[in-house]
Amino acid sequence: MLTLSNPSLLRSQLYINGEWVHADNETTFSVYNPATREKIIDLPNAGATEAHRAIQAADKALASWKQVVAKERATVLKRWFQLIMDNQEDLARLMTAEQGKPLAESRAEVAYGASFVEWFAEEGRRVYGDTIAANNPNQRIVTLKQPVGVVAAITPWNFPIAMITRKVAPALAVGCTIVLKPATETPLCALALAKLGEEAGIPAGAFSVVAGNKAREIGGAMTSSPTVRKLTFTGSTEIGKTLMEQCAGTIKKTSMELGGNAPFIVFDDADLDAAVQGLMASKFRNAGQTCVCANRILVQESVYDAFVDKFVTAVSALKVGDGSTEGVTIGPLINDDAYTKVSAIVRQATNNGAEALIGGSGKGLDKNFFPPTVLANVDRSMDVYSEEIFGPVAPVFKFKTEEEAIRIGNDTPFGLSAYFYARDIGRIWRVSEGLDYGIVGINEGIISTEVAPFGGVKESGIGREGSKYGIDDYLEIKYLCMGGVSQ
Ligand SMILES: NC(=O)C1=CN([C@@H]2O[C@H](COP(=O)(O)OP(=O)(O)OC[C@H]3O[C@@H](n4cnc5c(N)ncnc54)[C@H](OP(=O)(O)O)[C@@H]3O)[C@@H](O)[C@H]2O)C=CC1
Ligand SMILES: O=C(O)CCCC(=O)O
Repeated sequence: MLTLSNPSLLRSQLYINGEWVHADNETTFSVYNPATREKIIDLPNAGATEAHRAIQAADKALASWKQVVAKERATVLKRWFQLIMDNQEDLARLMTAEQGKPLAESRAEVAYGASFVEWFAEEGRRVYGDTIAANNPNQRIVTLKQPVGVVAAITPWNFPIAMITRKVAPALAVGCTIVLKPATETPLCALALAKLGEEAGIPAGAFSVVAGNKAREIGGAMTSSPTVRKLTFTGSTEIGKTLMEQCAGTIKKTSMELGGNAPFIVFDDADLDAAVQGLMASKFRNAGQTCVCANRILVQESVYDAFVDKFVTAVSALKVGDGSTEGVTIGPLINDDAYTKVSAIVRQATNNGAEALIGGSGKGLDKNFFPPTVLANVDRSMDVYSEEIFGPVAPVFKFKTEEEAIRIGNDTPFGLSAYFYARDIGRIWRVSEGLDYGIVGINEGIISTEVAPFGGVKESGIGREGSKYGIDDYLEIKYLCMGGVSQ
């Protein structure tokens, strides 16, 4: 039973144009707790009609919101930040109920999510243009940065707050308006954020939430609309590619934060205890369901046995269970499909000679729970090598040389995050420069922070979120050429 000290955060309607509304056709969809499989609530099931209405409202709100001075927009965002933090515990409970992650992780995500709101409230006041020396003495050249306009956002279930705030906050900070489609599995955090945004003073239409299980229909309305000037998406590479194709019709700006296949490399000069600690954090956060999770663990052969021993010991201390139970460190996978996918990846490896040093199958566990698993004797022909696992499964590969580690690390179409542990300073530079990734963690397993640019290369995406760079994705540069200056 989900009880909140602020019950108004459990919404039962969509939020469009500053109003709490039902779907036009009165249909609903259900939100479930992945740990218990119990229904939490039924919500109105939005489709293209509601999405179009939200886009129209965003367009109307844009005219006035972009004229509000940056300082005033920042004040609204700071109020929103404070309200999110004031309601941290309730939001964390809501998140664990619909997403499954342990409460401690949910509390951390609420703070992480709020940090983007605070950060972009500050950054929104620091949007600068340039004065450029013209070739012609009769001219002066300056640039302005202006909001791109109406933005559409589509977000995944694995970070039900942070993936939203790091899109909505920069958009609002610079004067854009935004329509959000949250994941079907986790609409409740999105609606709670909208409720707090309403209290903070975000004007009607500037931020709408169109929740529903008709992703293709809502996405189609967003991508086909000429009013929407930008699409920002976090999710699978497959859907990201589809959305980019759909956006081509109206040449929208896009930001794509897509899948990963992160190598986690342990060199022979690494501090092995620190490497185990970093790997535990990177691999098992959110039961392995993050796009920056270590996916392939590469260990230099001279330290392989020692490292694997320490790693398996650490994994054996993890506790699987309902995330709302104190002490649980691994919650359920998000749904049956996720469970089926992770089980199949592990089965394909073990059927072909991989050895589960711990874990290996969900047999004996309830519902969607998958045990933390370490696989040895793995090779590059297996799906654990090439697929984004998105589960608590760690395949450990052996390598001989630094060159080989870099080559294997880069042997994937993805390029989001990579990690390595080493102490030799020359090696640290060589490997950092050699890895084809947007993010590299060096002697560090957790790289996420609002102050740094988050994003990938290759098929992991386009654009950066967070940091001073994240705001540029919501701005257009306009160049003003002024003639007639000379007398
Ligand atoms: N980069 C990342 O952070 C993430 C990566 N993934 C990867 O993707 C795999 C599958 O996860 P999944 O949840 O299916 O990821 P998806 O990419 O399918 O879902 C992400 C978001 O896109 C929406 N969506 C799905 N199809 C469409 C469409 N045709 N048009 C518009 N929007 C759409 C989803 O809506 P709805 O929820 O209604 O389906 C959700 O809001 C995972 O196993 C993992 O490997 C998944 C999530 C996050
Ligand atoms: O999995 C993702 O999509 C993003 C990872 C969350 C983060 O660390 O910012």
